[in-house]
Amino acid sequence: MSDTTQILRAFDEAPPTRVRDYVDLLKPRVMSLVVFTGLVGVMIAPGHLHPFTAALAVLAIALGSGAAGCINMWYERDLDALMARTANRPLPAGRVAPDDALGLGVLLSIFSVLLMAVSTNFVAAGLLTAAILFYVFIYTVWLKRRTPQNIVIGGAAGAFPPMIGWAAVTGDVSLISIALFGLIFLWTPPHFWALALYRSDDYRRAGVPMLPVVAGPRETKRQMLIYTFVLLPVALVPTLMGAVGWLYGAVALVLSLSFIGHAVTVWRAADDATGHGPARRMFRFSLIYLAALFAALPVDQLVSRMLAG
Ligand code: HEM
Ligand SMILES: CC(C)=CCC/C(C)=C/CC/C(C)=C/COP(=O)(O)OP(=O)(O)O
Repeated sequence: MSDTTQILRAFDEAPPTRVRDYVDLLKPRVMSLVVFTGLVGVMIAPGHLHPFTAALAVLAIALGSGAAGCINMWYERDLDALMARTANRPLPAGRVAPDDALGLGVLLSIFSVLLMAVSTNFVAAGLLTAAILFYVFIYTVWLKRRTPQNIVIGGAAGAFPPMIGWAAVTGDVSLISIALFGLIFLWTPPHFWALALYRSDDYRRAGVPMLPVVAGPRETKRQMLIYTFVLLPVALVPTLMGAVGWLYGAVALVLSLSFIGHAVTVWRAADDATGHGPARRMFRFSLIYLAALFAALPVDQLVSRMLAG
């Protein structure tokens, strides 16, 4: 048999490579909201980027986020195998080899940072590097398996994207971009603990010290309520600082009051499985909350500009 025939046969006999599995390693659904908040940072920052450069900056954030998610899945393949929600992921299910996932994550990390540096500036590239390192080392490797405050501190990783987008345009960090960071930072605990409340059996089985497992549902609900209350004034900061007007301010107020409403409903619900419904609804609402809040920022700016003639 010729070499060519052997190679072709090897190809035929190889298990089908599922592109979908490699895409899944990048956590595309989480990435969509991460990218959206980064894009809004680009859109509302003072200054102008050529649309092609802006697209490259947003692509760099997307790839950086995917890379960090990919390394996270590589590191957590043992935990993921133990949890119903994650057991069928490409690594625990054995459809992708661990070394391939790690290789993809590391390569994409390097590529995303280089892309950001070449297309925009070193401040944005530095912030992207910090976000990736934070998610991989501070959250995934260090805190997640050690303390129920894991997502409070580690959650900072997901708060970087608007700041990165802003820096891609201005080359700088500003009070507004810090406020947007603070907003996502405070949003993350109620976002995640809502899910952790109805997935606490998973986390208990895997031995991950999430707050509902360690401190119980009552204490978790109390802390969620506190975070949603603190979130309200922080969500209003862009308006109070004059970066956007009261259209955003009104949206932020209504959404933040609804988020508090969800937290109150969750707090009043029973601490057993019958309380899962309100927690699920609050988790879903957390995604709408962040998406709508960030959508309101550029819309407000656009409307203000149109009204100003
Ligand atoms: C450390 C901080 C965070 C933790 C621990 C966390 C945790 C989670 C978990 C476990 C899920 C999976 C839900 C499921 O599979 O049913 C999820 C879903 C999601 N998260 Fe977060 N999250 C964090 C931060 C963020 C940030 C910063 C964003 C975006 C700005 C985000 C956006 C999303 C989205 C869009 C989903 C829905 C994905 C889907 O529909 O499958 N998360 N989050
Ligand atoms: C630009 C950049 C690098 C951004 C990083 C954004 C990012 C990926 C933030 C964290 C969001 C997230 C999916 C947490 C999941 O936690 P988990 O890993 O505990 O969830 P899992 O149990 O579903 O794996």
